[in-house]
Amino acid sequence: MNILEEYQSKLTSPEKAVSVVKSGDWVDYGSFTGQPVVLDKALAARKDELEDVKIRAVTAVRMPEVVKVDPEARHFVYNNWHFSGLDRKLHDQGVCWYSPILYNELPSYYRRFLDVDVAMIPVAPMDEKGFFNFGPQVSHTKAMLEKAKIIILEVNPKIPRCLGGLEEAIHISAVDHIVETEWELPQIQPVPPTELDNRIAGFIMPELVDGSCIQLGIGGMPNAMGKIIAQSDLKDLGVHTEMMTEAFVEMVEAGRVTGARKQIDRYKLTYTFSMGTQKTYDFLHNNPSCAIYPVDYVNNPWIIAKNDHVIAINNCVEVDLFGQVCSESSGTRQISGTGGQVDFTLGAYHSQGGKSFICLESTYKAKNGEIRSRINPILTPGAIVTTHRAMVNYVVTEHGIVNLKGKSTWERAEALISIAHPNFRDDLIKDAEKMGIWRRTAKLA
Ligand SMILES: CC(=O)SCCNC(=O)CCNC(=O)[C@H](O)C(C)(C)COP(=O)(O)OP(=O)(O)OC[C@H]1O[C@@H](n2cnc3c(N)ncnc32)[C@H](O)[C@@H]1OP(=O)(O)O
Ligand SMILES: CCCC(=O)O
Repeated sequence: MNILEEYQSKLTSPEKAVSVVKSGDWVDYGSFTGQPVVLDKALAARKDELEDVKIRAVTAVRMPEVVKVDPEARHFVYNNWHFSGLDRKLHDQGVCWYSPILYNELPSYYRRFLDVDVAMIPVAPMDEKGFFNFGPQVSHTKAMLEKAKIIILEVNPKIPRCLGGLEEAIHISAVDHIVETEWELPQIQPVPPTELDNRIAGFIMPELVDGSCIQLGIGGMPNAMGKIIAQSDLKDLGVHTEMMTEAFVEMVEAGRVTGARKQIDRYKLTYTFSMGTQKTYDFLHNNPSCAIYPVDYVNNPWIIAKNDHVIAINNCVEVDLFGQVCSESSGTRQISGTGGQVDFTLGAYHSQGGKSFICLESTYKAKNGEIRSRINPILTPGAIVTTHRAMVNYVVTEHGIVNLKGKSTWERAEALISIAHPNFRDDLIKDAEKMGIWRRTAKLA
């Protein structure tokens, strides 16, 4: 059988394809923009025949039908490796469960510990050699498919073909069922930078040099930073980032990025997934200047550190006076996930000339309208420590930038209080005194 005959023999309807799912199965969905659509709908339609089907997903970009049809999670149990705003709301409603990760390790969880009964992923159309490209969702996809007993592809011509260094495609011979569909990729609009974002970025910009290799994390602030870099006069920047966004496309268009000074993947923009607008997806499609790799390559701290002058810019929710960083929860309420923050914080620090930045606005307006400090004596009870205090390098607010590496507890408290909002500094000093991490002679800058 040639590959076209093999394709035809595996082509089926969504309803027939999902008939392979049994009660009790573990079913993996694709990640980010690679969330299945017609297969999800067909599986949801089987609700009444199925019990205890456990789904794994990452960062849902549209409401999963399996959750919509089963608001009490009696038939489908929806687990997620990293929450989007939508997943956060589903978690609040008790129909979505977070699974903790160090993102660089996720492929190893599949290879070492996890069972996958059925995998369902959207892919680009088959090429002339019989390969289906995963599009902008390489992440842990290949490891997950290696463990899948049954693989169903949702082929969509709108999915960009993302050229890769490794594990970016699957051959028809490894696939069980194929369904054809056509839907637009979700458009994730960048959040416009706020005045505070610009002030925070203003503290980071002097730390960048020509040839810096950039990672931008998820959230409004890193995106603002990307825009400011695009408008700078920096030269020969490199890109080695977990998530490819429109900010990087703007940097390329502005002539800031060549990758010429990278030590690995020279001249390439390296990434593991993308969420952006059509402009980003058009940029990625068949673009040999970009290389998508699995996350155990992109986020491996020792790979990250191979490039010099790595700059990692990430966001957080709150920091305590010891320097512990929470980036994923508000107390016990899961907001997002650990994702790649630890990976890039470690990797950047170990890069020659590298630096990592944890950014936060100094205050936060709570839902009841109260203005609260994000720099607190201790983390909100139940908050998850995302980045360990000893890993943290620079912390930046709109009031300044401090380096915590090598600092004692009293120096950390002093440094962090110096960048807290002025309205909260006196109380923070009193708390630091009670906690035994303040020196009588300490002075704020
Ligand atoms: C993709 C990469 O390369 S990322 C690599 C690094 N990965 C990470 O850093 C993962 C962890 N970080 C994150 O997930 C994000 O950066 C975040 C959550 C810290 C910030 O993301 P943003 O999109 O800027 O957050 P945003 O301001 O929209 O807030 C998200 C939610 O947290 C809530 N929140 C934010 N700050 C606080 C706070 N201090 N206290 C309580 N709740 C808070 C918001 O109210 C919002 O909840 P809602 O949707 O119910 O209103
Ligand atoms: C899945 C990881 C996303 C992030 O690192 O924020």
